[in-house]
Amino acid sequence: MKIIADENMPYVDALFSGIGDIEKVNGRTLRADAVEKADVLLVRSVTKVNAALLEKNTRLKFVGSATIGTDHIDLDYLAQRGIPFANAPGCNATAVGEFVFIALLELAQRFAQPLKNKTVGIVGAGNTGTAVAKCLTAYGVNVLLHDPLLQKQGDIREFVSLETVITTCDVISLHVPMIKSGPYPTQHLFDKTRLLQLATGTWLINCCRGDVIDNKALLDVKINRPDLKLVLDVWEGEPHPLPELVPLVELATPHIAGYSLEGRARGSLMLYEALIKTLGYSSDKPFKGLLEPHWIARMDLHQIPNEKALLQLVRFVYDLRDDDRMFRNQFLNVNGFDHLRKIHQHRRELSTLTLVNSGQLDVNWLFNLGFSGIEL
Ligand SMILES: NC(=O)c1ccc[n+]([C@@H]2O[C@H](COP(=O)([O-])OP(=O)(O)OC[C@H]3O[C@@H](n4cnc5c(N)ncnc54)[C@H](O)[C@@H]3O)[C@@H](O)[C@H]2O)c1
Ligand SMILES: O=C(O)[C@H](O)[C@H](O)COP(=O)(O)O
Repeated sequence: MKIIADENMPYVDALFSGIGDIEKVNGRTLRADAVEKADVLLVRSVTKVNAALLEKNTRLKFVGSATIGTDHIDLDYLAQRGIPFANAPGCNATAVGEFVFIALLELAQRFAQPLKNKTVGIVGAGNTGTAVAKCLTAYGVNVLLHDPLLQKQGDIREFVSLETVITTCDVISLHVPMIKSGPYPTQHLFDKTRLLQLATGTWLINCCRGDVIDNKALLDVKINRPDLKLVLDVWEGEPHPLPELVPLVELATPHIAGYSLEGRARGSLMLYEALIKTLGYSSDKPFKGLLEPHWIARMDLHQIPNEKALLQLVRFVYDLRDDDRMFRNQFLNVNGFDHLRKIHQHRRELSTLTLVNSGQLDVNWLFNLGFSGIEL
């Protein structure tokens, strides 16, 4: 069996070598000739899987995408050809949740505006939006959710309108899929009109898909609104973001909000499990065996951390400023964006740091936030 896999998918050898011969490819430049002989195709968000890519292949038994987003996959075409498909919903939710929380702690310190006093509006309350809400709620931040689809489906959480989010929230974090049509499209959900409605001093975060914000309009608005603070992990026109926009963004990263080692390992493992189910085999790969132990083992807590100390604590695990710095140095290089994504190996999740509570401190909130904990 021939397995063609994106070279940026970790643990492919550990997981799939017993199933077939693996060929690793650049997913961004993959074309029909290269997948002609594939039995299994494993992609990431940069590969458009459609009739043009698969026209020469008559033997494909499975397509997997190690992502939650499926806007790069022609699902109707795969269904028409009877090719089983799986994605990896939730694999990177914790990573995105922690990324947004850490970004907000960074902005809070930078502008001397405590995060605790802010109201955060989350647009899209699925896997990643919920993970952001979990971190914020653990820390005691007020959160408002907007998700008309979940609301209609009877989700018991409380929801507000998009207008309420835009006009009343100090922070807005976007977590919707890329949808071009239908009753709730998200392409340019934040167009010029909505961007102009943002309240003074709003912090706007986009970790879902670049096209959810009209980037040209954002540039026009931001030039005249220094009060707006932006965190962008995703960009229109990836891998070539609008060059004038990047310097105006507080924290700028190359679509890596979900790139914890754990998140990427979960993505590969979920595809492995879906493939062996499709093939009728049984699973024998434990998640824990995939990951290297982390260099930080444990840390004693002697007092309850304030917001500044909390930021120092999370920076021990993941310093988001490193990714921001590398991005600013590289984004103008032709392959800079993709290069940074390819070499991204340095991020772990908060759970890799065990906090030892030897002083009977009231720190359950830290464990709810994501750190591992031991009570002595
Ligand atoms: N930057 C990254 O590394 C990264 C990582 C993971 C996911 N993503 C992107 O983020 C998106 C969300 O991820 P997820 O795991 O939370 O997906 P999800 O499917 O679990 O949740 C998306 C939510 O958005 C809601 N929604 C859809 N249209 C909406 C609209 N018009 N207004 C408000 N809500 C709407 C849906 O009802 C759903 O609950 C993905 O589709 C993907 O494109 C990016
Ligand atoms: O949709 C997702 O899950 C993420 O956007 C995705 O995992 C990150 O992009 P990728 O590495 O797949 O290109």
